[in-house]
Amino acid sequence: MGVAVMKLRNPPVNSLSLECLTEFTISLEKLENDKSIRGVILTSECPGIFSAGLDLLEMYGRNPAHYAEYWKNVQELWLRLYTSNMILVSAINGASPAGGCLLALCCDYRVMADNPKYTIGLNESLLGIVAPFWFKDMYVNTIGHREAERALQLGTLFSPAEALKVGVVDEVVPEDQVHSKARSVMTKWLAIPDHSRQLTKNMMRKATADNLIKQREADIQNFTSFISKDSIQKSLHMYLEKLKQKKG
Ligand SMILES: CCCCC/C=C\CCCC/C=C/C(=O)SCCNC(=O)CCNC(=O)[C@H](O)C(C)(C)COP(=O)(O)OP(=O)(O)OC[C@H]1O[C@@H](n2cnc3c(N)ncnc32)[C@H](O)[C@@H]1OP(=O)(O)O
Repeated sequence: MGVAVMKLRNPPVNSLSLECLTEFTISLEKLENDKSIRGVILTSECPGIFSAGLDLLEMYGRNPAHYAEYWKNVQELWLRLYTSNMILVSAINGASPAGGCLLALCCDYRVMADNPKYTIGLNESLLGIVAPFWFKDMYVNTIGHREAERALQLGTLFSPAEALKVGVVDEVVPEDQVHSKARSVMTKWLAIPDHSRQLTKNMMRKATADNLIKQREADIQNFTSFISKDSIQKSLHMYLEKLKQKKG
């Protein structure tokens, strides 16, 4: 039926390393150019994790040129996903913090597994970093200004039930039905003529995407100088240590 399934596979936690981001963007571009493909189901092959978000090791202890290169690729992936002409449905089969949530928010419809261990949200403030304006814009577009304001400040990671209530996801289903539900949602969306759906999607999303396009370079510079600060590097160090200690 012209539907591709993209499975994120970067063990152990599907963090979005530079290599992973680049491969993702290239795969998406190929699908976009394949006229037989009208929809993509985005999911994960890592058990219990949709995506741990941006790779913290790409943002810690590197040089400014690396940060700039990394951020350019984060922007690129976001622009491609958010403005895709294809129907994107996410089958969220695991934890989905920060950049993981961003991937899901880019989709036209989000189905999440009903497992309270899985959480989703933009939790950047908990790491001592700040979600950039275009993450924020997409959050506001999805859940409204008040909910986004609160969730961004608190770095809220929502359980599936909470995510459904606030509108971060569109549907919560038993874990073993995430994929079949995503497929049935896709079937419904495929019934809409592409040209009218695409023009409508473009009308809804263009201003948000253009907001980044017109200041991409400044956004890269902002990110690079922010992430290079000693205080921010210290916060990231502490967060990475906390992740390690959780194990021991
Ligand atoms: C004012 C101007 C502003 C301009 C812009 C400025 C700032 C930039 C903002 C940047 C936006 C950032 C977005 C992000 O996405 S940041 C990443 C946020 N992600 C997280 O907080 C998730 C952290 N990870 C977890 O919570 C858990 O790992 C888990 C995903 C729930 C999975 O848990 P579990 O199965 O128990 O696995 P472990 O915790 O044991 O992790 C396994 C190993 O993976 C490493 N890990 C985890 N997450 C990441 C990550 N995101 N990046 C890199 N590595 C990660 C973890 O440390 C473990 O490594 P180890 O085996 O070597 O110990």
